[in-house]
Amino acid sequence: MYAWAGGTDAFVRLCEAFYDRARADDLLAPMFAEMDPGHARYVALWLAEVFGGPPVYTEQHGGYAHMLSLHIGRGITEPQRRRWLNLMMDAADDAGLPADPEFRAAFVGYLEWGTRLAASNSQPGADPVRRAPVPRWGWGVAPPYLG
Ligand code: HEM
Repeated sequence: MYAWAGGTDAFVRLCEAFYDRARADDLLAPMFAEMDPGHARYVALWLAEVFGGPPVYTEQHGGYAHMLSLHIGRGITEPQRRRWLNLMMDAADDAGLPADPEFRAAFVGYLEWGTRLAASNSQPGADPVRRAPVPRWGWGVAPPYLG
């Protein structure tokens, strides 16, 4: 899926488009007001790794444990989670990610899974798994039909 999407550059375009939208969003802007200027790129490297790209987030940006630490205690609400997901799908269009049924189905599958975990791990008193590899997501049941 990493190669199908267009590699790291495609995920960087995606995340830049996402944060352009998030910074102007009533529910999300307050959460991202203090973010590190490199944030869009770091999330892009995470997503690139998840979808089969090189393990740059794991090797250079603290991997799963660092990602988790930035969600803990934030108390992400269901409306915020859903908005995050909606803006990421809008950003996929903005950034020209592949729009074929197979890619978008697998892509949204990961985002549904990941946003629900992020929201649940961010609740007060949550006790998430502290150490784990970056997940690796694939095409699932409907890979591209290549004849
Ligand atoms: C599939 C779902 C998600 C993924 C893959 C993801 C990924 C990440 C990653 C990799 C980071 C750390 C970036 C770094 O190394 O600096 C991060 C931070 C963060 N995430 Fe998420 N996230 C997800 C869902 C969410 C949701 C649903 C919210 C809130 C609605 C959220 C809010 C944040 C915030 C506020 C930070 C810290 C930003 C900063 O101040 O630097 N995330 N996320």
